[in-house]
Amino acid sequence: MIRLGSNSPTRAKILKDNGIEFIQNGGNFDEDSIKTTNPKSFCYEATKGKFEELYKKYGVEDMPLLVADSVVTCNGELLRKAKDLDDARRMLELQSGNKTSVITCMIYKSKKMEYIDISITTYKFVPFDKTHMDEYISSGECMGKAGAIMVEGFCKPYIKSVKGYESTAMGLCVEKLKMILK
Ligand SMILES: Nc1nc2c(ncn2[C@H]2C[C@H](O)[C@@H](COP(=O)(O)OP(=O)(O)OP(=O)(O)O)O2)c(=O)[nH]1
Repeated sequence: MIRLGSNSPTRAKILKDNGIEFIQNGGNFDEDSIKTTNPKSFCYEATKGKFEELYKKYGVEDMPLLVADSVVTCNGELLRKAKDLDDARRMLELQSGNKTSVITCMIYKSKKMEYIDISITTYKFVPFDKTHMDEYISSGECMGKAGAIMVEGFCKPYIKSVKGYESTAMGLCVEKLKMILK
C-alpha cells in the first residue's frame, strides 16, 4: 500500500489500472510560488514542494509516499494547467500541428529508499480539427490537465509520432514506478 500525495484523478486511475494499491491524500502546495520558468526546473521544484509538504504531514513510517508533477513545454514555453477556457484554447492552438513535450517528475520515498525521476514524452501532432477542438474545450475536459491536453483522449487521433511512455504524458511514469515497487 502506498500514499498517493496527489489530488489528481488521472494519477489515481493510473495506479488503479496498474493494480497498485494506494490511498490518496492531496496537498496544497502553491505552484505559483515557484520563480523559474524553465519547464524541467519548474516541474522538479513543484514536485519537491509537494513532497516536502506531505512528508512533513504524513512521514513514511506507515507507508511510502509518492508525489508527482507534470508540465508541458511547446516552442520553449512552459504550459501548466489552463487558467480558463480561453487559456486552454491558446495552449491547444499552440500545440496543434506542433511538437510538444510532457515532463513528469516523480518522488517516491519509503523507509528503505528515496527515488526521484524526471521523464519526458514528446509528441508530434498533426493539426487539430477545429470543430473537435471547440467541442473538447466547451466540454471542460481540457481543464485540470497540464497544457490542456489529453493524450489518451482528445489528442489521440492527431498523434503523428511519440517518443516516451504514455503514462509519463498522463502524469505518472508507471513503468518506472512498477520497477521500484518490485
Ligand atoms: N487524463 C489526462 N490527464 C493529464 C494528461 N496530462 C496531464 N494530465 C493531468 C495529470 C495531473 O492531474 C495534471 C497536471 O497537473 P499537476 O501535476 O499540477 O497535478 P494536479 O494539480 O492535478 O494534482 P497534484 O498536484 O498531484 O495534487 O494534468 C493527459 O494527457 N491525460
